[in-house]
Amino acid sequence: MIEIKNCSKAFGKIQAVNKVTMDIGEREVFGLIGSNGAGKSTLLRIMAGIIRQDRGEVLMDEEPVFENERIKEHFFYIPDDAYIPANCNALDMAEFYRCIYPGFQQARFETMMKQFHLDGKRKISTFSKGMKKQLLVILGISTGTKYLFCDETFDGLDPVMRQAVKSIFASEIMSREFTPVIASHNLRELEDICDHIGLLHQGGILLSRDLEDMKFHIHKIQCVLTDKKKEEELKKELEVLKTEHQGSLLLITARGTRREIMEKIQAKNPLFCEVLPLTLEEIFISETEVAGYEVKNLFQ
Ligand SMILES: Nc1ncnc2c1ncn2[C@@H]1O[C@H](COP(=O)(O)OP(=O)(O)OP(=O)(O)O)[C@@H](O)[C@H]1O
Repeated sequence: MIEIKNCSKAFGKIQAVNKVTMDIGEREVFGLIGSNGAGKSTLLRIMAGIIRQDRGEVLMDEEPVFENERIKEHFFYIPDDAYIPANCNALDMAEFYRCIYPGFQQARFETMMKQFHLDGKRKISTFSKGMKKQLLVILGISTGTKYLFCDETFDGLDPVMRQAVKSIFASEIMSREFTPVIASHNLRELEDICDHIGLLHQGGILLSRDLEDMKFHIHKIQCVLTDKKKEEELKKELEVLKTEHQGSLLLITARGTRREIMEKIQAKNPLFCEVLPLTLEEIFISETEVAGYEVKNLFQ
């Protein structure tokens, strides 16, 4: 488990990370989301022990990360601008990481290279951006580390590749202790991969929630009520986030489980009532509106 406790980091006058407290659980795909400059890369670099926080603590399996050689064997970090030496091919890279990570799985590496149709002998400098990202993920998984930190690694990967990475993550999580942490400025890139989302805004954490849990606790219902008084009663009885009218249809977005909400609406004897699917964008808008945070840019 990774515990981030009241962690802050400033660069001169810029407060890149501001009192972040957040836990990253075991065996879940954790998405770190935030708009440009929100502090994602800085937080990942602190978690990878590349820079030290000014205040607070970052513990990986109860040990501090910075200048802790032993703990470095437990994670693999893929920076946004990963350096790959010129003339190097994928097999050279695998050999390099084999020396650093004692648990490097060569057979797994070769299988994934085939699965992704990547040529191990070809110079990496001739790879496309997406191919380089795939290779870095393959190398990261092959190291067999418990944690994998990916900075913008999935942005721009095509859907087929994303699906392939997603299923590799799922099988790793099933078969061993494995927790990928993925930073992105685009929630759409993460929504089908992540189990948990931490939303960073201006260096601070706005929310950290399980995606399934979020979907379970917000619902949108459309119904037709027989009179306006019942609508007013419902607004008091439910934790309503939003109401809209479309002719005689009333659309209610409310916090609560489907059952809790439906029971209260059914008690008003509606002429018609059904639950509508909520998009992740609608859920995030509802969850973050209190903080006045504009989530639309995370969905572009
Ligand atoms: N080495 C540095 N020196 C000065 N300022 C920095 C440095 N690194 C980051 N910052 C600043 O800290 C803030 C957070 O940057 P960071 O790279 O962590 O954001 P980010 O969420 O990863 O953004 P992006 O999505 O654009 O990559 C920004 O205002 C950035 O300009």
